[in-house]
Amino acid sequence: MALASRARALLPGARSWGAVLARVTAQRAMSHRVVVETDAAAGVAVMKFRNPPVNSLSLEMVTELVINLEKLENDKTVRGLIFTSESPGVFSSGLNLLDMYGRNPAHYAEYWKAVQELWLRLYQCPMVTVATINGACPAGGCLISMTCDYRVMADNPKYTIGLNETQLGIVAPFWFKDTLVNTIGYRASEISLQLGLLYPPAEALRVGIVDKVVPEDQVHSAALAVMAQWLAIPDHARQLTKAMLRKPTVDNLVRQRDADIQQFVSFISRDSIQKGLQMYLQMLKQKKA
Ligand SMILES: CCCCC/C=C/C(=O)SCCNC(=O)CCNC(=O)[C@H](O)C(C)(C)COP(=O)(O)OP(=O)(O)OC[C@H]1O[C@@H](n2cnc3c(N)ncnc32)[C@H](O)[C@@H]1OP(=O)(O)O
Repeated sequence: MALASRARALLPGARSWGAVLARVTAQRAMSHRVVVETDAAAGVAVMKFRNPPVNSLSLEMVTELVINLEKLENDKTVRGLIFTSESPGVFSSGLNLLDMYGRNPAHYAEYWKAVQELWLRLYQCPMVTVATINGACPAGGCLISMTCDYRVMADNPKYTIGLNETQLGIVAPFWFKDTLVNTIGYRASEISLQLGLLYPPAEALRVGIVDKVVPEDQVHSAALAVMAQWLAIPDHARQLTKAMLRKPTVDNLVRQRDADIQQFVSFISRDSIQKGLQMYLQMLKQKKA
């Protein structure tokens, strides 16, 4: 779908992703939640998450991620993209609970469409993508990292990764599940997803949800080394191979995008689910206190 059509689909009346962002942030001061640093000579960009306090994937953050991805895809000098958190400690706390709690159905639909868009773009990204996981990586954060071609995690037992949705009383949608199955296999996914497991680095490596665990101070150099290895493969061959491997999973969502939005809105609007999210948010506050 062309850029303008995609933007219109996300927010009716908007002519481009820029217009989407303008609308999303209209009531707020413009800020950059995503910082992109490009090394043109190496053909590698680093996308740093900067959405304090915990890099939650708010509607604004998701929109900025999509816009920046689109820009990089159009920049033919960039062949590889590394994702990381600007502040070690939290890679991303996942979807923004405040976009899924106490809002109206129109907001839930808008949010879910944006989250779908981000996943579709990441999962089909023609660039080599590497996640440098330098902090906690639950749920939506884990999903973003699993869309990457390779995951390097810092060896810090405080950091965990996984799809923990069931622990919040919510259900990861089928395309989260598909991404997990494609990453760690079916049986491991049955255990992981039902129990909502969050793995510390050594276990994450064992189950295969990350590909490499390195000392924290080496996480970026390790990601660059992996990137160099992947960039040694001719782009066209690697890109077609990636597309071939991922197409069935992508098509599965594309076929039922609207139904998936409706299902999300109806699920998240339930009183019992809203109550559960309220309790989870309270639990996070109490833990802090
Ligand atoms: C059909 C429905 C499908 C939906 C699929 C859902 C996918 C998701 O991604 S749901 C989100 C799941 N995320 C989590 O369960 C992570 C929750 N957060 C944490 O576990 C921790 O915050 C942490 C490990 C990521 C970081 O810990 P720490 O550094 O100690 O920070 P705090 O816990 O004190 O949090 C600071 C601040 O941020 C708020 N917050 C945390 N996570 C989120 C979030 N995902 N969305 C929105 N807000 C979040 C937390 O409540 C604190 O707020 P204040 O108390 O107001 O400062």
